[in-house]
Amino acid sequence: MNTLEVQDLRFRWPGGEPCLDVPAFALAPGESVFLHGPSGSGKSTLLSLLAGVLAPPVGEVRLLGRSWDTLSSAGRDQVRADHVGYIFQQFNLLPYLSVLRNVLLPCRLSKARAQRAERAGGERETAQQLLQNLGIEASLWHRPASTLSVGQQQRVAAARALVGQPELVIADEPTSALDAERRDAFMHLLLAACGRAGSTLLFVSHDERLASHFQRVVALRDINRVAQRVSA
Ligand SMILES: Nc1ncnc2c1ncn2[C@@H]1O[C@H](COP(=O)(O)OP(=O)(O)OP(=O)(O)O)[C@@H](O)[C@H]1O
Repeated sequence: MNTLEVQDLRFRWPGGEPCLDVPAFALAPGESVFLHGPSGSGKSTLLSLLAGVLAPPVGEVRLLGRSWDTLSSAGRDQVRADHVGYIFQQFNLLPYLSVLRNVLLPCRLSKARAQRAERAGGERETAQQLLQNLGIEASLWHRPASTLSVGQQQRVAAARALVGQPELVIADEPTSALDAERRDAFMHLLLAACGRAGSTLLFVSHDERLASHFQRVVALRDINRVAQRVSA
């Protein structure tokens, strides 16, 4: 079974032109996929549809075989908390909460992730191990997240997305604030951490220099018929 499957998905924002028309797109378990496209081409919109945050008026998105549209709003929130780790463009850490508590948040929102972290050696231990693997040393773990550098916060956000081994990790331009050296180091750490957790990674960026890190590279225009009509 694929981790994620899209079928005949169409979407437009109210009052706008058609934004997405994606006949088919799938992510296999454990693969790392780089999705790129220019600014404004619909990448973040597609991610919101894949994560069940937006509902498509036409078509279907299935996560682990289950269609988002079979679930209530609360049901979608729970399935997302259980199975999806999300790294946002502006990493969305809770600024006054410590680094460690930020990483443990998904375990508070999802019993499934708490249990998986527990089975992997304990929630706290798992969070600390992830932080260590992502190069965040112990002296930073109890500091408020807002006192860390941008690059450090990005790595904390990655640890939070990975805790409790979600089947799918979605990253939306998480390296936009990093210089080239830190960006490559972050990519290596993120991919290694996903590999260890067995998580499928969908990484979205307009920066095609990142493509070489991934098993598969997809241009949004190649799966989106709206872009093909515009460029035809
Ligand atoms: N909340 C919204 N309401 C109305 N239109 C929106 C909304 N969000 C995005 N759009 C429109 O949808 C289109 C795609 O935007 P989207 O943010 O998905 O692109 P993107 O490829 O992620 O861009 P970027 O790389 O700049 O983040 C744009 O034309 C944008 O103006």
